[in-house]
Amino acid sequence: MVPKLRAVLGLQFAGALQSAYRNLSEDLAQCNTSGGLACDLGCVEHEKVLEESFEPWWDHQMPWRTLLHICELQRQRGSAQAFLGAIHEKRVFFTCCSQSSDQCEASALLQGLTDVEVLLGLVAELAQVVLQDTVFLFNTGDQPLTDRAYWSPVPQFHWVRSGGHWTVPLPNPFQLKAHAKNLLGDSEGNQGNLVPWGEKIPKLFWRGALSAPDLFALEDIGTLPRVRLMKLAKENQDLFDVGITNVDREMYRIAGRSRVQALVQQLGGTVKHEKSQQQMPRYRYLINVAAVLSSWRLVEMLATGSLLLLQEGADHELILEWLTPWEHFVPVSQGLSDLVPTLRWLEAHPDLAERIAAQGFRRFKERVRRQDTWCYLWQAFRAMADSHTPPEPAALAALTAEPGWREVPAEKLRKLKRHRRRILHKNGLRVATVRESDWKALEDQKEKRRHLRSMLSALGDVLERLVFSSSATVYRPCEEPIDEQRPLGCTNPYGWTKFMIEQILRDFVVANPSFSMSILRYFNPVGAHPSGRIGENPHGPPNNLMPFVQQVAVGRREALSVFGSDYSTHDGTGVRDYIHVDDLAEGHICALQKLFTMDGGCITHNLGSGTGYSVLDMVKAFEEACGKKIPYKMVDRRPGDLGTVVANPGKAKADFDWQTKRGLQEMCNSAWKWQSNNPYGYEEGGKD
Ligand SMILES: O=c1ccn([C@@H]2O[C@H](COP(=O)(O)OP(=O)(O)O[C@H]3O[C@H](CO)[C@H](O)[C@H](O)[C@H]3O)[C@@H](O)[C@H]2O)c(=O)[nH]1
Repeated sequence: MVPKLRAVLGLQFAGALQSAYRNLSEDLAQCNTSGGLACDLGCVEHEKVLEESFEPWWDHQMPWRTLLHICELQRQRGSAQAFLGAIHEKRVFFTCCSQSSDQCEASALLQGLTDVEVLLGLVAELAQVVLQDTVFLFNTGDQPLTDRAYWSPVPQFHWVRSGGHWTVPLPNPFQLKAHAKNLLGDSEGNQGNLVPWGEKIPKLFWRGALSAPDLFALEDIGTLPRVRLMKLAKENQDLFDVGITNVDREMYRIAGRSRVQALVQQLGGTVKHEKSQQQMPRYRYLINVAAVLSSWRLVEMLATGSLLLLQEGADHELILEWLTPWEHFVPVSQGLSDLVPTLRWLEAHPDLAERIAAQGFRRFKERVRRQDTWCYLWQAFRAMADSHTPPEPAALAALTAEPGWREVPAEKLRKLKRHRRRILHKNGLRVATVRESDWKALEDQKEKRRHLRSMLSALGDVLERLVFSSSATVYRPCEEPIDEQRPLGCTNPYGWTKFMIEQILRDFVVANPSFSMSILRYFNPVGAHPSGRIGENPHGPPNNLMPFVQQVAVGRREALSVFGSDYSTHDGTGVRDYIHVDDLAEGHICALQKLFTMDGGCITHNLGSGTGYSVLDMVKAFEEACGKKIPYKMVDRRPGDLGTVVANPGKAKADFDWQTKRGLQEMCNSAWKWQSNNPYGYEEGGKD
């Protein structure tokens, strides 16, 4: 079989994939200059897992028909759960690689949509915008479809990455479901399932099925990790709460039903255990234990805020690529020999255990987001398309018209979209009270860009100079003092709006070379006009620190919530570069004067002081200004916040001799003067 297949493959040197990766890194690096899809999608990282998965193909390209061949071989074999898919002219088609289409139906996941339909739906949505024509193979079963000895080299998509198989891991069904329901880490709906660490049961929880591998010998039953786990649990009941949910048919076949039942009983379990997945958040420790079939509950486990213990060397899911051992989870050996000592050690070091759990949960909130699913799928498909010789459009049209091929039904797609919209809308409203809703901001983004374009085309002939108020939030997260050369890349839609407007303005200057443009990136403006008559008047509860502190001082709000007290800063709270609004105003005058000396071009400057103050420094300084105590409480970090954000303002000093003149106390005094004169801002009648 292998030589035959190799002949079919007809490998040829190309190296195109490697260049695709180079391009991706460049895309991300150039978010500041040329934008591009990686930036638009909000990708934050180059996906190493894809690089590794496709690495063997860097020097080769496969004829795309190879995948057809594999699908056909699977069909002959009869047991596969695999689909062949094709993207053609932005439409997504698929066919089942098994004798009966029943075997392709994965379990219903979301209001009658199967996990495969959810996945194909996402691919179809992405195809509308970006994916090029290609073919791909999905393995949607539990088991890896092929092994490398048998099938020769062909990368395929699978829910888990399996040792010894050339698989490209996909976001697993639970991640897809969470994506479709808007319950990933960036959702406000996901708050660690709200069982505080101190109230979690100090035991390890696990539930799952028993299964046995092919050619399994009965006397080896004690070596199966899940059997071993049950044994450990029986011997250490103070540490474990575990249960078997099911026994795989193969295991019954090998060992006989009564012997398996006796074994389970001996292990202290019953075959149909009552433990449910919903119990997970109540326990302090969770474990993923490999079996014959893949385990893929990691997304759900991570969303609980409990501490994960993960078996080394087992098959693993995509999100494991985004986690670091001892930082986000605790590794245990494949044979579980160190599990009990590890648990006892963690119980003896509760602060460390809690910290790792919190870091894992934070990683989930910050890295397992909707855009991460999009970015990953896009990158995976791009790499896949680049690893094949491109299909001819006519050949793809003919292929997808063959019997057995179907298009992703529009009706299902609509259902998926409707579902997502409904959830998003609901969350959008709720999130809006905490921080500006992503989705509202995305709408705003389009509007702002549209207005800017029409403004520029209307004023382009009469204007010669423009100063644009941008923001430090356009920089890619960075804790060093930030100069203007630092890479750009935003973490929120507000930032992207500024980023895109900057880009439009830069392009405008290229098209109009005599135009002079200044882009000013503000750090954290605070304070008010010294008259006390002009100040910041946020609508609704303030999102920013100082307006909130000011409203606490005048009694409009009870207490400040300090977001995070465990940053590596001098007192653990976030450090920012606060700048007095009058210094900011002077920065504009200096920039404008500079523009008058120019004959066109675009200049970009930071407006910051170069000095960082923590949240508690700000509170203390404001207490001095207002002569009152500002009540505050420490709460969790705000997702997306960094520990330290401070400017390097050297360029503005060098280019137009600007630097801040006003210090912290002046910022707080002026802010207090404004707020105490106008406790309810510009509103009449003293109401919020
Ligand atoms: O109620 C609050 C509000 C904020 N903070 C903390 O105070 C610091 C400052 O937060 P802000 O929301 O005031 O400001 P950011 O640094 O998050 O963002 C601000 O500065 C950015 C540039 O750095 C952008 O310009 C952005 O629009 C602007 O809001 C952070 O450590 C934040 O965690 C609190 O502890 N409690």
